[in-house]
Formats: sequence, structure tokens, C-alpha cells
Amino acid sequence: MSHLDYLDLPPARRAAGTVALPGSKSISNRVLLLAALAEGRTEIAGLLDSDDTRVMLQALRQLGVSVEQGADGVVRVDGVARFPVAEADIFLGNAGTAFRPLTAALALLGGQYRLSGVPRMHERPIGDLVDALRGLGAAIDYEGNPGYPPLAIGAFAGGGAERVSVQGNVSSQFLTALLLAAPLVVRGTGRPLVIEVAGDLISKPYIDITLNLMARYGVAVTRDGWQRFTVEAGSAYRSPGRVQVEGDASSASYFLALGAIGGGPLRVTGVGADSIQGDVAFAQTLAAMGATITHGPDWIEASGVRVAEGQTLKAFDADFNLIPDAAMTAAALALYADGPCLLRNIGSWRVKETDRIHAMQTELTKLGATVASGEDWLRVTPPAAGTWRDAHIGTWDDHRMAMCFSLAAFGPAAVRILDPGCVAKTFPDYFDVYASLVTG
Ligand SMILES: O=C(O)C1=C[C@@H](OP(=O)(O)O)[C@@H](O)[C@H](O)C1
Ligand SMILES: C=C(OP(=O)(O)O)C(=O)O
Repeated sequence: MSHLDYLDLPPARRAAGTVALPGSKSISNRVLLLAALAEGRTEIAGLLDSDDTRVMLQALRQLGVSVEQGADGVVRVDGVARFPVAEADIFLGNAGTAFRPLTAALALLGGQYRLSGVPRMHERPIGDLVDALRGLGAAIDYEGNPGYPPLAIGAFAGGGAERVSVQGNVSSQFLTALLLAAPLVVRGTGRPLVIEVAGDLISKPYIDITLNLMARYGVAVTRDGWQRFTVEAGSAYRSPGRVQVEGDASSASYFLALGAIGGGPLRVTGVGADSIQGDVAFAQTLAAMGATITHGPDWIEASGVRVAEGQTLKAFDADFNLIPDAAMTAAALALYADGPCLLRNIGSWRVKETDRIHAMQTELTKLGATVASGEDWLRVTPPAAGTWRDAHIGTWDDHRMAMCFSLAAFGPAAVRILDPGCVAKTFPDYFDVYASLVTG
């Protein structure tokens, strides 16, 4: 559907069925980089195939890493000690999970690299990461505005630093990037590297994903709460052989939400109680809103009310700092709540695919909701009966805006999603899967 300018959603009443989730974006891009930097070959099953992973795959190929996709869908990556290509101009779209970790790895290996992205990527901050990398001896220049991509990376001077500090309050991806690249420094100095976090760390569960995957590649990180992380001397990545990528827990949020408003049961497979992704906690938000959640090791199922028949979900007032991506789904669900809903501690929304606080407020307002916002919060008062309005929903080049507004089809207004193809960032066939679960 990516060729469409818009998609008119048919009026929806019920949602039920089972979805095999696409692979996790966060795990896919981390594993690709780890596999490239590890000794040995990794066979990756369940890798996400979307814009964000394609730019990472393309970057690794440009850097001289052998990446092959078999007929079985398994991707085979042969690790390298250093990237064979020392000079490259790399385009990374709008993929934060590719841009930040690759910046760290390339800067600490050194070479002549240029990293750029789409215009929005050039508005997404990276200064805190660049400052930390410079502290370790990296040569990085800003080609445009200081603090933002595009970046020019030069030779790594080293200097033997054993300690580095990074700000944690703008994006957790800066800490993730330093952690993933830390073994490259450690092997140069032969001494441990201590990474200290300055400011309050946001989006903490993503650090758990990073540490979990580093451990699978043989690197244990010693930690002191969320303040200090030590990568030990002698740390080096070694392929575990085969990695199975979990389903994407953020993508799961749309379907679980559909089960909660369209009766259900709606089951997602590929994530469950054993997941390493923080966004599985979104199921608890749904339960607090009145949905019934059951789960097994690798599945979650949601059943709930039928909002098309006038039933409502319970309103919420919650801190969403731990699940910023799934939180957008909660904001869309507020349309069907029995009172005003408050999303707190979501300041990172301002620097993601778009200013998500502004975009969410604008589009929910079009449907008839009353929305207030501040620097890091959003309050959504659902439209009163009879005050819903037909709307053309702008998606702001943000896959999650498109996906979460598909929930609006259960209301009484006609909903048109503009530029539905923007879902390609993480879920190219989202609207086909949606259509297979939802009935009028
Ligand atoms: O590390 C990751 O995989 C991610 C971290 C989060 O970003 P922030 O740390 O910038 O909140 C999240 O929003 C993003 O989609 C993926
Ligand atoms: C914030 C997101 O992406 P990125 O990995 O580009 O930061 C997201 O997918 O919601």
C-alpha cells in the first residue's frame, strides 16, 4: 500500500485473530552490528525487514561486511575485527537505532566516514553522543548544525581514556551506542572502560535489551544501577552462532489495543512473558484500562470491550517514560476512555520521528478530542458522544502516527490516514495485517 496517498479506513466494530509479529527493530539493528563486530558467523532468524533495518544492512555491506540472505529468510553475517572499507558515505534514513550505534562504532574504529539521513534525522540530536566519543579520542565534525547530523568521522586518535560520561536524558540510544562500541576501546587500551551516565536516564528498558544482547555475544557489563557501566578488560564479541529475533513488542501494541477495543480475542505471537523488550509492559496499561490479558512465553492475548457499541475503557494517569513508543498507542486509546487521560514524562517524543506531542495533539483534536500538552506531557479528553468529527489524519512521516490512528476507525467518524506508506519504517505491511483482523 506504500504507493497510496491516503487510506480510508472502513468503519470497524470487531477485531479478533492471531498475528505473527514482524521482528523487533531494536533487536534486529543491535544484532546486525554485534554480528558484524564479532568473531565468527551469525545466523539471524526473524530479522525485521523494513526501512530501518535495510539502511543498517546496506551500511554494513558498504563497510565491507559479508551479509547474505538465504532462501530460508535467515541472514548470515560474517564478523570482522575492523571494517574492511575505511572510507564511505553512508545514508541511514531516519533510523536512530542505526545512526547512533554506527556513529560510535565508526568513530572508535576510525576512518573517513560521512553519516547522513533524511532531513528529520538532521534535526534529531546527537551532540551528547559526539561529546562522549570525542572524550575518548574520536574525531567527529558536524557538517551542518552543531549537535546534529550529518557527521564527518576521521581517524581515531585514542588516548587511552578509561572513563567517559554521557548524558542520558535526551535519548537512551547514546548510552546504547557507547556500550555496544565499548569493546572496541577496551581492546585498544587493554583496560576496562567505565561509562557514567549524567542526568536522569530515560527509556531504561532499551538499555536492558543492549546488555542482554551484548551478553549473548560474550561481553558481560558490570553495572552500578543506571549510573555506571563497566566493560571489562579483555571483552570481545564472539558470535553465539544463531540468534532468533523476537517479534516487535512496540508493533504488538497496536494489535493488543485492537483486541481491547474490538472485543478480541486478539493474540500476538513472537513476544510474551520471556521477552527482553520493555514495551511488553504495555499489556499492563491495557489491563489497567479494563482489558483482559493472558500470556505465554512467546505470546500475548487481549480481549476487551466493544467501543463501537458505546462501551468505554478506564481512563489513566501514568508515567510512560519506560515505554515511550507504545505510549503513543495509549494516547490513541484515550479516544475511548471514560474520562481524561494523562501521559506523563514523555519529553523524548519531541525529538523522535516528528515532534510527537505536537503531532498527537493536532490529530486527536481533529477527531473531536480536547487535548492539552506541555513540554513532556499530554492530556487527552475523549470526544463526548455526538462530537466526533470526520478527519483526514496527518501522519507526519511517523510510522507510529499512522499505526496508532488506525484505532480511530472504531469511533463514529470517518477516518482517512494520509501517507499510510510511512509505516515502512518498521512495519511495511501493517495495514494489510490490520485489515485481516478487523471487521465492520
Ligand atoms: O534503543 C532503542 O532501540 C530505542 C530506544 C528508544 O529511543 P530513546 O532512548 O531515544 O527514547 C525508542 O524510542 C526507539 O524506538 C528505539
Ligand atoms: C523513536 C523511534 O525510532 P528510532 O529508532 O529512529 O529512534 C520509533 O521507532 O518510535
